Amino acid sequence: MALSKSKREVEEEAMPHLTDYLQLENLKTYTNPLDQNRFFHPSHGFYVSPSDVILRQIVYDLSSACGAFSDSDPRVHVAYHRAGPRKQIFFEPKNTRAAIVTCGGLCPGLNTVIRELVVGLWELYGVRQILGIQAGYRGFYSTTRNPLVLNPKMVRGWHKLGGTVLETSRGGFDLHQIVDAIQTNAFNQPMGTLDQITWFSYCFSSSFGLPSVRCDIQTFLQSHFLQVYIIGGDGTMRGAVEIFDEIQRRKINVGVVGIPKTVDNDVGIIDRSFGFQTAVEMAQQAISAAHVEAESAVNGIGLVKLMGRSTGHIALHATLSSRDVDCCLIPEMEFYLEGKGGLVEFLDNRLKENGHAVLVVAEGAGQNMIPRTAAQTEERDESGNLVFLDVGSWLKTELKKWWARDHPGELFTVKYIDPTYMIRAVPANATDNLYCTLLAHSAIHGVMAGYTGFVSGPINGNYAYIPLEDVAQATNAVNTKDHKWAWVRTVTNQPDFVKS
Ligand SMILES: Nc1ncnc2c1ncn2[C@@H]1O[C@H](COP(=O)(O)OP(=O)(O)O)[C@@H](O)[C@H]1O
Ligand SMILES: O=P(O)(O)OC[C@H]1O[C@](O)(COP(=O)(O)O)[C@@H](O)[C@@H]1O
Ligand SMILES: [Mg+2]
Repeated sequence: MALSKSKREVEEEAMPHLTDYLQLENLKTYTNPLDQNRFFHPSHGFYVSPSDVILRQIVYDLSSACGAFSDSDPRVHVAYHRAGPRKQIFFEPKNTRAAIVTCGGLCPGLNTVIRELVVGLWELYGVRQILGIQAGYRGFYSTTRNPLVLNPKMVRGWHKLGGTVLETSRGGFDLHQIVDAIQTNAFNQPMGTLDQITWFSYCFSSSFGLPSVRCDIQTFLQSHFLQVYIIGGDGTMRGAVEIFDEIQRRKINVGVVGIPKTVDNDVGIIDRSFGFQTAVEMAQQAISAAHVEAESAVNGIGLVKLMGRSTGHIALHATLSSRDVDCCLIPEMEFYLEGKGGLVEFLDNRLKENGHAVLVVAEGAGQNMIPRTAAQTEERDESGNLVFLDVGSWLKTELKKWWARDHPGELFTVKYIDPTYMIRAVPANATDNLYCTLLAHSAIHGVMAGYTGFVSGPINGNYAYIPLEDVAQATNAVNTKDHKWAWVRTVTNQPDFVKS
């Protein structure tokens, strides 16, 4: 569905669509049921058209011939399709089955996204077959984890819960077993049993005043439109690309959408991930406690380790919002301990000036400085992510060694706080809950419109559809050359750790 370049030299990223690989004569379109929805009364401008786009970049240097426009053509602004309801849809709601899965680590707001997918599919479009795939990618083909049949009643209070009711896992990505399950629409459960449960559940619900659907089990069993909602981080999105490629290769009528989840905020292109702000808020509580401990001791250091496997966004944002931090260490920036301009010299001066100091370190920082055994060098989790050593414990030991060596007999304490899972195992705050709702509804509108192999996410404050492949390839490291990092350094006055 790629559109040609317009006169204004705005070129939107080509968005994969079902019509790219399925014959048009096999694809029926339907009028969006929102047309008949008594809450909407669609008026002019309600439906989004394929020519509505969101610019990827909104900061330009008008005096520059090129600026930083598209890589291939410097005169072109890169744009993405704007998210929102389309007038025509490619799925007949009564014959549509949706599957929702959560993969990877936890993130505040997962349950809100699931809830809003269920409520949105059910209330906006009248989809009655909604399945929760359990325990991550492996749940598609697991013989022990049957899908949950979801409906609005079931998910009502889920936005108030941390974690994911569907459960999640790392590893277990078996492309062919997953796509086989999607293709047969069975998810390793005897179709008859599953369909009867779902059928009874929707007949039951419809008798309680929910939008009525025809309780005809034969129609129900003919269900062959499938939508797969994959909620996960960078690893999950790489898996989703493979699933989408295989679905295209098999030419099956399945819409695939990724909903980016990452407490580390390490997914590129989108403004930020849901749950990130909640995690930063929780991280600040740990920093406050470290500050109190450090201030109340003689030569006290409060040391906080925060999540951030390869990116230091949580540490950076918590530092900026807390203002109690003397030094913030992130994976994107090398640092060293001893010598001129090193961490030890800096902390020595801070203790002399203020009597205490607060140090925040992202878990991925300084990993190359921590001694490790050969086995530790190789250790990976089920998804293949490198397992990190505890930079906080290592720093604590090194700081104690330094003090005993340079200030023997003087009082000194390091209070190490590692909130680990506490920052991500909480329910989403209000801002994140709102974000999750808009994200889920954007995803539904896009899939219904026939887009597939895409991610829904905010770009410059507007919701857009981005090809899955672009998101899977993009990273979001902290740019230590930009203004935000410079701001951290002005707040903390910490060294740049560049050896002269
Ligand atoms: N390159 C990849 N190709 C296919 N699947 C992947 C890839 N990387 C990770 N996965 C799968 O995605 C899921 C989540 O990945 P993980 O890295 O643990 O979390 P996250 O998605 O949060 O980054 C796991 O089931 C994992 O097996
Ligand atoms: O949940 P686990 O397996 O203990 O992994 C912890 C990791 O998960 C994270 O919280 C999030 O990572 P993902 O987004 O890749 O799932 C990292 O910050 C942390 O390193
Ligand atoms: Mg990840």
